[in-house]
Parts: sequence; structure tokens; C-alpha cells
Amino acid sequence: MAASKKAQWQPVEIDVEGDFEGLAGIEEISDYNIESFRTSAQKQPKSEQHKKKKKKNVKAKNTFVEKIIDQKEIEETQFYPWNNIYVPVEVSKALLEEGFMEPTEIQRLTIPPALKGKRDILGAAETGSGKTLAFAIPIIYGIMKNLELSSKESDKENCEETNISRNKLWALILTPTRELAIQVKNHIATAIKYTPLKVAVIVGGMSAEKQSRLLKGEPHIVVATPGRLWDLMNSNEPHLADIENIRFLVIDETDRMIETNHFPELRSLLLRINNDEDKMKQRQNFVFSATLSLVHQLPDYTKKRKRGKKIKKDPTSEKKLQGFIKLIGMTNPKIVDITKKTGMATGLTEAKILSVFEEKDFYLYYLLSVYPGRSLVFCNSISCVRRLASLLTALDMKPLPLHANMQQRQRLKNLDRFKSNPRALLLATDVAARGLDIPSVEHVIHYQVPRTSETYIHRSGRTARAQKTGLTVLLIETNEVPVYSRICSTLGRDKDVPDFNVDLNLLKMAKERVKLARQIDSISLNLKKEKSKIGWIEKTAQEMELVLDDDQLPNKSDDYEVAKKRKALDLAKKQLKELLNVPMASKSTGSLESINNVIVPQKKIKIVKKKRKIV
Ligand SMILES: Nc1ncnc2c1ncn2[C@@H]1O[C@H](COP(=O)(O)OP(=O)(O)OP(=O)(O)O)[C@@H](O)[C@H]1O
Repeated sequence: MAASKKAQWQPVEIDVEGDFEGLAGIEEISDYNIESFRTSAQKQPKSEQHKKKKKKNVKAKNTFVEKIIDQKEIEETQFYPWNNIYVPVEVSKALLEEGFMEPTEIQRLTIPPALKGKRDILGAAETGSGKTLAFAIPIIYGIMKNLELSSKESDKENCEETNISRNKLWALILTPTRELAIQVKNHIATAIKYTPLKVAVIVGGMSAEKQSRLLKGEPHIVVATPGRLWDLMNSNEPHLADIENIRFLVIDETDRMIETNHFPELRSLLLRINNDEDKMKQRQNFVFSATLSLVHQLPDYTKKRKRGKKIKKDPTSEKKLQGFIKLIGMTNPKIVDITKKTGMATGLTEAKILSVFEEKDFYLYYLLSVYPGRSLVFCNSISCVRRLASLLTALDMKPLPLHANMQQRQRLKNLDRFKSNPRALLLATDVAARGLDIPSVEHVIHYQVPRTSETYIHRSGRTARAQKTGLTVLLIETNEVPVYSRICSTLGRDKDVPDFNVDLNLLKMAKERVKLARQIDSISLNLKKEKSKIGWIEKTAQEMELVLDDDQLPNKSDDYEVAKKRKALDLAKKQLKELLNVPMASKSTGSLESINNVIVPQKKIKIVKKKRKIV
């Protein structure tokens, strides 16, 4: 209590019994003003004081409670599994909201060395195991840490340059396909929603102006396909001007990206960003794939001795990885390879159907109608996708095609439709083989045997993701058997893939329908050709201002032929409609047991086992 200025302390005479050696004494204040001792709070009416005090206490109490909860959450409960591997709280919060309660194995093994040890990472783990976050989290952390440093510097120096570095391009993530780039960008956007960071996607097939606009927003992270990125760099996009200064580089699906002749722009980009050795050393690199260390056997014809030249040997996994390290400019990378011996995802069941070429369509339709569920059918060529799309449309299967010759908008639209319908059917080339994360794809059907074991792993990996189960079926015709055997041998299989058990009665029903659909398809095509022929003759005549005689026009017998075809078409359509009205008994492959019921182990194809070297 403070005395007023006038207040004086005076000794008070007391009667003390006992020896206190002069230690006892009392003083009293002689003059004071009681008002000066009141705090401002005391001056207010009592009821108001009480209310305010109560409010203040509640507030204080709340902050305290919040603090305790935060602390508890961070240290003991929810955030713990993520905090344990140093993931920033802002990111953990977003991940928990997504239902990601703990890191996956590849995340647990790669995030700490990348994030704390700042190590370059070479990561290989099965499809659908969460590799995207394994590189995204250390990047987010790294940028946030760097920005903290920048803001301290800006407090000190208050210079404009720091501002520039805050908004510079920090990280570049390259992917082989546009759809994958968009998906990775969305995944990162979710993870950074509680941070001030920005991410943008740069892909071909979209308006260059729009992408230029996105770059004007100065994103810290850019996800891109190499071709469009290279174009924008060459058109002097300011945000890409100092691309060699990026501090983080990811090459997703690396083995695919650096395949010879596939992404020439990537090699040019690497040359540019590795030009300055100091900057290259400052950069942290991430290389990820499910098939990083896998080495496929080269076909024998590529190994034949040419005059005097040595026989080309299959490369080793070690050599493959060394190639990545050198090309990308990695320093002492941490190699984490947790792919299984089979190379396939854990919950995946594999099966095959041997068939002659003409009958593949029957089996395909059989599989799709007897086992309805979100299914993805892979073909080796665009023409095959087109043919099947037309056939399956006639069969009322509503297929959604996806290939590189489609407009980007249509590609994304079909992908969205596939994602939103649990019974949808996507017909795709290998543009959809890598990285695409579509929840709950139940079946992957290889209409044609993929050319390499890597493609087999990636295609099959569109199902059985994130610890779910799934089924993959290979349709193999006789001349595909050597490729199939080579795949099995590269994957170190000592057993043939089991046969898929086919119900012959249902297959008969499928055959009948497919035959009619083929008929419909072929007549429709004929009629289209006829129509365009007539259209072309008339259009040319019009342009040349010619009046055609009757004998120059398609003749009456042609008319008759067209009418006959139309009639046949109508009849076939009617018959097919009647057949389609009778449902083919559908079996569910929802659980692994039911999948196993339809698979019969067999050993028809001889597999020559090859030892797989893993570093
Ligand atoms: N910690 C986690 N907990 C639960 N789910 C996760 C976790 N991390 C990632 N996922 C989810 O797992 C799925 C697969 O992740 P991601 O696409 O990163 O796999 P991937 O290993 O890159 O697959 P691919 O090799 O096919 O590219 C995604 O749906 C992702 O959101």
C-alpha cells in the first residue's frame, strides 16, 4: 500500500515485556488521505467491479484451460504421433482433420531425416502408401522455418529485399502427368491450410494466361509438369526468373520422369538449376516412386551382340539409383526402400485370365458386369481405349475414357465423374497408371499386358490404396505370354499369378451381348462413313458451284443399302436392349475372402525366376 505524500511515519511507545534487544518497535502513520489508497477499480460501484472481475477471471481461466488443452493435445494425445516426427502443429492439425491419425511407415522413416537432418531423400514404398506427404511435410516445414528467419531479418533491417525473398519460389515439384500435378497440389493445399504458405499448379492443356495469373500470386510452392513449366520459364515469367534459387526440388515418379526421351524439358531444367554448384548444394532434393529401385529385364532382342560390341546387360538397382543421384545433383541422400519383394501393394489380390484375342471383350464385359464396382481398365494404346469405349457404350456401361489425345477439360471432367460414382468405369491408357489417388477403386483390369513390370505395379496400384483391399486381373492372349513371363520374372515370382474363376453360364450371356454390341458398333460405323461420303460429295459440289446429275449422286441402290443397314441396326439395338434388361447375377468383391473365392491357383505359364537386387 503506498502512502500519500503528506503521510508521516511516527514511532509508537509500547510496553514490552521480556528482552527483545531493541528489535521490537511499532510505527504509525500520522497523516494520510484515504482516497489515495484506493485503486481505480475500488472507486467504481461494487456491483460493476464484481462483474468486471468475474469476466476477467473467466477470460483468464479460459486462456489457461485452452493452454492446458493445447499442451495436452500436443504432448499426449492427438498431435503426438505427428509431433513425434517434428511435424509443425499447423500441419498436424490439418492432417488430423483429414483423418490421418498417424504417419505411414514411409512418412515415419523419411520425414525426420529430411526435416531435421536436411538430408536429400530417395524413397521407395508401395503404391498408395503416402509418399506425397513424405516429401510435402519437410518442404512445408523448411519453408516455414526459412520464413521465420526472413521475418526476423526484416525486423532488423526493414529492407525490401527480404520481402522479395519471403514471396519467392521456394519449392518445385515435378510430376509426369497433369492429373497427378493437380492432385499433388490439392493434397498440399489441404496440408498448408493453417499456414500462410501458397501453392499453385502449372500444367499443359490449360490457358497460359491463367497460369501466368497464378504465378503472379507468388506461390511458395509450384507443382508442375515439365513441358509447361519450361515454356513459362522461357517466356520470362518473373516468378520463375530465379528458378535456380529454389531450396526444395521433388521429382515424383522419378524413374518414369527421367526415362530417356520422355521429358527432355526436365533434363534442360536440371542443367539450368544445377549450373551453380553452391546453389545446387543448398537445395534439398526428394526422389520418390513405388518402383525406384526396380530394374526391369530388357527384352532379349535389345541385348543381341552387334558386330564387335558387348552384350548390353540389365542395369542393377544400385546403378539405377546412382543415376538419379548424379543427374539430379543429390548430396549424400538417405535411401529408404521399403517396397516388398513382390513390389505390389499389401492389400492387393492378383489374378489372370488366359484368352484368345477375339474373346477378350467377352471376359472384360463379364468382369465388369458380374463384379460391378468402381473399375479401371487399362489399355496399351489410345486406339484400344477408343474401340472399347464405343463397344462398352453400346453395352450401356457408360465408360469414361481418359487418354492424352483428349482435351484437358474433358480429361478432368471424366476423372471427376469417376471419383464421384462408386460404380463408374474408367477406360484409360497409362496416363492414369501413376500416382492417381482415387478412393475405393475396387478392380483394375489390364485389358492388355503392360509392357514393363513398373507399369504393372503402378497400374495395379490404383486399387488397394491406403491399407484397403483390391483386385487386379490381367487379360492375357497367347502372344502376350512372353511379356507376362518377363514381368513375373522381374518381380522375382516363383509362382504363376492364379487364374480367375469364370462362371461359364454367365460368360455365355456376356458373349451374346458383346456379339450384338459389336454388330451395332460396326453397322453404326458403316453408316457414319456413308453419311460423311455423301456429305463430302455434296459439299465439294457446292463449293465448286456444280449441279450434280443423278448418276453423280450416290445411287438408289446405295439408298437401299443404307436403309437395310439402318433396319439391321434397329433390330440389333432392340435385341440387345432386351438382353440387357435381364440382369447378370452380380457378385461382390467387397471383401478379400470373396475375391479369393473366384481365384483358382494354377501353374500354366512357366516363369523363369530372376533374383532382384535391392540396395
Ligand atoms: N498418414 C496417413 N494416414 C492416412 N492416410 C494417409 C496418410 N498419408 C497419406 N494418406 C492417404 O493415402 C492415400 C495415398 O497417398 P499417396 O497418393 O501419397 O500415395 P503414394 O505412395 O504417393 O502412391 P503412388 O505410388 O500410387 O503415387 C491418399 O489418399 C492420402 O491422402
